Parts: sequence; structure tokens; C-alpha cells
Amino acid sequence: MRLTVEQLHVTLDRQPILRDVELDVPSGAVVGLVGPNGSGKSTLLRAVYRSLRPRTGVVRVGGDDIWTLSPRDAARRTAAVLQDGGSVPGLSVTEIVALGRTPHHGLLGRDSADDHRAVDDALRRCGAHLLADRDFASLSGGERQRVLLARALAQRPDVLVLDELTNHLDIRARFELLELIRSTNTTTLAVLHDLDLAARLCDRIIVLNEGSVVVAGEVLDVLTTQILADVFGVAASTDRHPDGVVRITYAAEPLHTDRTTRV
Ligand SMILES: Nc1ncnc2c1ncn2[C@@H]1O[C@H](COP(=O)(O)OP(=O)(O)OP(=O)(O)O)[C@@H](O)[C@H]1O
Repeated sequence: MRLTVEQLHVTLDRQPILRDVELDVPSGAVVGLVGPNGSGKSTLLRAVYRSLRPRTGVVRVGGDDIWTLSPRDAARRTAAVLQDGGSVPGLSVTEIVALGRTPHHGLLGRDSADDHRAVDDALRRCGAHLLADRDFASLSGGERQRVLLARALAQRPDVLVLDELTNHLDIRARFELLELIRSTNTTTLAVLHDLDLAARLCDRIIVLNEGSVVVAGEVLDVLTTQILADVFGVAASTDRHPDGVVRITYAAEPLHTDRTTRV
């Protein structure tokens, strides 16, 4: 399903945090959301997965305004993996992943054979099946990330929202999970601080700065020397290697400029 955001404004504590944000994630595409600390990325994700109601503007999934859907229908359509995924004390990994099935339950709220299959399949795909009986609270940061992604996939959502999924992952795990996300063909909006990973994973990239979209488009059109200097304050160049991968080469020293200057 397609995800769109139209003319979104968010104010928190009387501070404008997002201003006139527009974005479009075509069905099945993986779009990266990048920007400096405090630029509004997590706030935008919160508006997309309905944890925050914007002052004005519309978020649509499959053409429907998410605030016109029931909470259950909205939860069926969009799954989120957040930086601090939280933890319910005493729950096993399997129980945590099974929570992803909640929006699909009938009135009795019992797990069906399909629920068990979805949980088992998600655990295997995320390489977390050997952790199934462990207490979730006892896992390492990287193991938790895998399990939280499994919970989101068990939900079988139309849209996947990821906030710094790769934070705790070692380099191989990063590549594996990013490949896995691509293979699901799920419409995905992913906040990533690692611009190299963003360039590898994403079909398109959106750059946010001071609550506004600065530029959106194909990786090489967006991660230009100018944008990397103006928005991120680094001297760098970007090119596509013969293997097709876009690589960013950074200079040793940061630029001594005001990086919050709008471009
Ligand atoms: N409840 C709140 N009240 C006031 N300001 C807030 C509130 N929540 C967030 N902010 C501010 O909104 C701005 C954007 O925050 P947000 O977490 O969306 O940024 P971000 O781009 O995800 O940052 P980071 O890369 O550091 O995670 C920040 O300046 C933050 O301090």
C-alpha cells in the first residue's frame, strides 16, 4: 500500500516541530528518512504510526486518512520498530512476537494456527528462532532489535516504519536485516543515521532539517556534496561504484560552517 503525508504540521509544547511536511512512499518501496539530530525524524514517524495527532495535515495509508480508521484497522496496516522498543517484564521472545498478531485477533482474542505460523515464520526470517524461549528482557541490544523486527513482520503489515533499526546491530546483521526488509516488498519508511546504509537500502531518500523536507529523490540526486555540507556539516562526495552500490567518501575534518543553514 502507498503511504503519503500531506501538509503535515506538528507543534509540541507550543514549539513548531514539523512544518508543511509532504512525502510519498510508493507501494513496496523502501524510503529512507535522514537528517541531523533533532530535525524531527522520530516525530514524523510518530505521526505516521498514529501515536501523535498532527495539528494539521493528513497521513494516508492505501489512500485512507489513518485517523478515519479504527485503532485496530490502523494497527493492522502499519507496524513500527522503534529505537526503544520497550519491554513487558516476564514475557518470552515468542510472547513478544505474538503481540504483533493482536490486531488480527477475533473477539475471543485466541491465537489461531495462522498466528502460530506467522510468529514462527517471522522468528526464523529474522534469525531469532533460537531465542524463542528466552526472557525478552535478558537479550542483548542486537538480539532485541531482531525480535522487535520479527514482531513487526508477524503483524504482516502493509507499511513498516523503522526508527534506527540498525543501532545495536553488528555490520553483518545490518546487511542481513536490511536485505530481509527489502525481500518482504513491504512499503517501508526507515529513519537511518548511517548514510551509507541509507544509500544501500533505499530506493529514495528524504532529507529533513529543522522540521522541513529539504530534498527528496533518488540517492545520488539527494546525497550531494552540497546537501552533505549544508545539512550535515561534513565535507564528502558520493559516487556509484561499478558494483552498483553508492558510496560516500568523507573528508577527515568536519566543515566549520553553520550546518543548520537552510538549502
Ligand atoms: N514533547 C516535546 N516537547 C517539546 N519539544 C519536543 C518534544 N518532543 C520532541 N521535541 C523536540 O522536537 C525536535 C525533534 O525531535 P525528534 O526526536 O523528532 O528529532 P530526531 O530527528 O528524531 O532526532 P535524533 O536524530 O536526535 O533522534 C527536537 O528538538 C526535540 O527536542
